[in-house]
Amino acid sequence: MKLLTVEAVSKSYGNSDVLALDKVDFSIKAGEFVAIMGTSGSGKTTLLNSIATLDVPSKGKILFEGVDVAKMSADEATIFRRDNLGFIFQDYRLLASLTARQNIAVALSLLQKDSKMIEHKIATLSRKFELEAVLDHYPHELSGGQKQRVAIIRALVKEPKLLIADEPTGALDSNSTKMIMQQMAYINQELQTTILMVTHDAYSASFADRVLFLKDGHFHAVLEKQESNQTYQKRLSEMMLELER
Ligand SMILES: Nc1ncnc2c1ncn2[C@@H]1O[C@H](COP(=O)(O)OP(=O)(O)OP(=O)(O)O)[C@@H](O)[C@H]1O
Repeated sequence: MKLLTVEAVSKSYGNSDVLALDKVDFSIKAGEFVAIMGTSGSGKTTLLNSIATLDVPSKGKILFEGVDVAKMSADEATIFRRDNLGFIFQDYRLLASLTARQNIAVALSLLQKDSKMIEHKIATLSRKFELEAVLDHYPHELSGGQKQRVAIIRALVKEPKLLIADEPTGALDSNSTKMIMQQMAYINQELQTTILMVTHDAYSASFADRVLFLKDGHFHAVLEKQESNQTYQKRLSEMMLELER
């Protein structure tokens, strides 16, 4: 079943003739893990923000379970995001004055779920992601990888239909990147969460089933995973070099 269908989406900013997105078409099935790569300025953030209802395309449709989210009012979009989407960002976006546990709980309290259920979910996921020992620490007491794992749990506890990840490993060293990406694979394969991730990093992208390459606002190529992560990563790096030429 198609979870998301992007149909002929174009976007220009202000009076500019330059199209940040130029008739973009693609779809994502429930359960897929899709990555978007592309050079700087190719339109990745604009596309992700349009899908996330944080930006509005100039033309085209963005169908989420058949409903065009590009046509929603601001209030409808807020409810849509709350009920359907989880977000992870490069800079974690944890609230500095709250502990890791409180940061996670905030996401669920907005959904008015009962506190026993919140505690149970936090306990299960933090065990899985090796965060139990630091749940009562504040963000400044955590490593980058730990902060990102807290952000992932915060996004997951509300069981989003689509997890949107904007450069989730962009600020991490290679060990933390490996751990985060293995957890993203677990979230996709075991928890069956659909993931859409923007990344510059071929290693991170090699965990996706399919990588879409944006250039000047349109799709230049699509590479599907058919082999080991390592061989796939090599093909993805070569495609990025081609785009940069
Ligand atoms: N708010 C804005 N106002 C005007 N132009 C914008 C705005 N946001 C993006 N653009 C332009 O739209 C194009 C696509 O930008 P976008 O940020 O989507 O690219 P990107 O692929 O995410 O780049 P990066 O990898 O550097 O984050 C660029 O030409 C950019 O200058």
